[in-house]
Amino acid sequence: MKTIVSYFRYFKKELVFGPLFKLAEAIFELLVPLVMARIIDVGIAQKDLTYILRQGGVIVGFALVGIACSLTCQYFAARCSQGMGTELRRAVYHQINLFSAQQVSQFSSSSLITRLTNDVNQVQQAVAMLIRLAIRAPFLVLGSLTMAMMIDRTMALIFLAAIVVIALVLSVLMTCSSHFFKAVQRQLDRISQITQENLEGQRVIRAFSRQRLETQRFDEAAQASYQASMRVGWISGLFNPATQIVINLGIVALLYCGSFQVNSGALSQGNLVALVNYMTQMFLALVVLANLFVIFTKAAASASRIEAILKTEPAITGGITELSKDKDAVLEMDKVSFGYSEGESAIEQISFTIQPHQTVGLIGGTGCGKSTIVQLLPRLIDPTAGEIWLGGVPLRELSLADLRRQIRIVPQKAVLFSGTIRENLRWGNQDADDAALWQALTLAQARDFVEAMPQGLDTLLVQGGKNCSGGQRQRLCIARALVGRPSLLVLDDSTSALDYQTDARLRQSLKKIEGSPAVLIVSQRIASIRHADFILVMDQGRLVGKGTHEELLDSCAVYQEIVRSQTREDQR
Ligand SMILES: Nc1ncnc2c1ncn2[C@@H]1O[C@H](COP(=O)(O)OP(=O)(O)OP(=O)(O)O)[C@@H](O)[C@H]1O
Repeated sequence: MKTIVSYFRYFKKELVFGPLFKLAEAIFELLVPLVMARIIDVGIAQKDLTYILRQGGVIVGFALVGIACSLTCQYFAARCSQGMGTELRRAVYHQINLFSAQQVSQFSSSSLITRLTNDVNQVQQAVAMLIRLAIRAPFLVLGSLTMAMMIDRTMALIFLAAIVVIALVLSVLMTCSSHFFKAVQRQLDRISQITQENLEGQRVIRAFSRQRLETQRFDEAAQASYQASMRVGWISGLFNPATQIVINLGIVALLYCGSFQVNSGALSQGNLVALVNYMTQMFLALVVLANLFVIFTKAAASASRIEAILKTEPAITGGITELSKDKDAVLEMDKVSFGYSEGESAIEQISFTIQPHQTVGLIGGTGCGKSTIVQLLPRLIDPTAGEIWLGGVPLRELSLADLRRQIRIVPQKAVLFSGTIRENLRWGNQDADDAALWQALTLAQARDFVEAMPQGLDTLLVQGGKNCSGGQRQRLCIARALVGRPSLLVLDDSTSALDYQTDARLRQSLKKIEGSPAVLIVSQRIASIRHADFILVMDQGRLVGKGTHEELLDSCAVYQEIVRSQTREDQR
């Protein structure tokens, strides 16, 4: 909670003035029963209409000032809660962006979304309530008690007894409910995970006629969420009736004992009415307090989930070194190993060097560790052993921005964002002009189809670039990477949707770029890598071959097998 509480420092003014205005409103509210008592004991008893009207005017005056105070408090509460919500959302989003790929999957992306939306909303609501009611409600309870003591100490004992009983009831209910709130949040995570998977995989779901089964999976999650919420609802629902019973019993006791006091002349009728009013005020304040407990318990569960994000140190932080822009950088991997979980390794002892302008192929069966190597290069993950160097500097010492400008990866799955083609391409370099964008499109074999679009670079891409074909998306992603003029371009199986001719033209054009980048082509297709300066062959996380196509045909059994299997495929 410490981290979240520290955000209050931005809203000191609101936190002081908001509750102060609410307190002023509560004071005026507490004075009303006293005026009422005088109306009864003086105005009505002496049949003095002028007195009654004058005191009535005082009550109206109190009410108007109370409304003004309440509105001012609302203003401060809204400023503080909305402001806190915005600051928290910004901080959580910023922190998520610093997480490594592994940290994102540890939290799960759906849980991160729920924390960023629902959990922040819960905390935001609790902050508003804190300013509006957290001081007012206990003040009204204590104020009613004090006023009751001022009127009649014996009768005030009934107030005390009611407070003690209600506090006991509340603490029992709170203890029971707190762990159910956490269950509700977990169920929400599950629902958003299923929703996210379904929205992303819509086409596959339809292609496999899984709609009914997926709807069933969603229904089950929704049902579990319903049951968890019902359990919480059950307990929350008991709060109000439980307090109501105690207070009503208190009023009965007050009227019963009060009637004897009035008869004996120890208590005036007006004061008895004032006591009943104070008891009702205390009742309303206690109901508010009970609801506040529910809101704060929910918010505490949400706050701990947000805090978990804010407190997680990003696994990958950059250094400060920047490489000279006009120097060609050599990439060197030295005995690098990596495991996604402890004790297991996805790749082991990988060593190779890529010289400037070289084209290198990386091939191997599925799951042999190719994408793992790719992710290590721009430091989406860090090696568990060994070191990677760029331009003679260990990657950990390079600034992340510089490293990721030098090494551009085009991932297996072509990811584009909603916006124009120009906006997407400028991810590679914010300052690139249209000529640079068209040059990158030409090299990526994407010029023709972008030119054919009526709005060219201004063509709007929908979410994920779904209004382009798979091959078009891949080429736009390659163009985006080229716009930044990287030292090393990594194509992670990112030409799989291209036909052989386009793929070949792309490789040739990459060679022709002035000061061409080194290119690492990761592919399952021999045709895509056979002309590389050298080829790395992976098998079960190990590097089992390194050489040109011809050298590997002579010396590497795994490579020979890959070539044989693809030749057989082609002949079929
Ligand atoms: N996020 C992850 N969490 C846990 N294990 C993973 C993760 N990503 C990959 N692995 C495992 O690491 C190993 C190497 O995976 P990697 O994706 O690097 O292989 P690949 O050669 O790129 O496969 P493909 O050609 O099928 O894409 C595999 O055994 C895989 O199951």
